[in-house]
Amino acid sequence: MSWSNTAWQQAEHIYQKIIAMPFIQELIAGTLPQEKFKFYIEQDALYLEQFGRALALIAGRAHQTQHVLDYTRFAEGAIVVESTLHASYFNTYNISGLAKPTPACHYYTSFLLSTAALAQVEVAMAAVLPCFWIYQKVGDYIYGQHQVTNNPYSEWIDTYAGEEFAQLVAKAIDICNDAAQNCTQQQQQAMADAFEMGCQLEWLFWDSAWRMETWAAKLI
Ligand SMILES: Cc1ncc(CO)c(N)n1
Ligand SMILES: Cc1ncsc1CCO
Repeated sequence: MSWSNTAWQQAEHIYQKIIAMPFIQELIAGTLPQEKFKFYIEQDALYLEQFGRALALIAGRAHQTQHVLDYTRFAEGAIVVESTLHASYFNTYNISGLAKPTPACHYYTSFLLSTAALAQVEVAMAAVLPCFWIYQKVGDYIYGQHQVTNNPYSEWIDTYAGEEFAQLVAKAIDICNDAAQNCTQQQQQAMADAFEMGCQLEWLFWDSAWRMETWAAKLI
């Protein structure tokens, strides 16, 4: 069985929990309170910038020149999506863009950046894979279920459900499978564990948006 099949099996229970979350179910129904969606978009812009940096770090550390190119393009894509959020949703929803990262956003991006910088590069590739794969799965699930008429979130829902995004995801999965072939069993397990951690942090990110998470102690 391929590395990606094994890794998905290990993390599948987290995907199942994500699609049952109230944030996802209310996006589908179109009943998600606007303030929660705004909160999510503002945090996602902060997330995407750091995700782009993590991808650029992996590009710089990749062994094959083709992978340098692939992760450079992924990094560019993440930054382009980030600026698109500013150009569209920030205007539509009057988002200030002054928010600081929540604990969950900080935790997730710190995990991505430190893994991209310090872990074996194959493990770093596995750590960023949930950002692709979970979003595609969740995007397809939402797209398949959603209330099309009068859903205020249909434009967002279309973003991750298309063929274009699916091709990027397939490429990121293939690269991880190629990379895993040069790894020992133990290293492949470290890749799967990094993948599972990324999936858990995807769960935490949705949960934090639903709760409109703040820092427990305001020090000033
Ligand atoms: C939190 C999060 N994970 C993944 C994606 C897709 O890259 C995103 N936009 N936001
Ligand atoms: C996974 C992902 N999500 C938004 S952009 C991106 C990388 C593709 O450029």
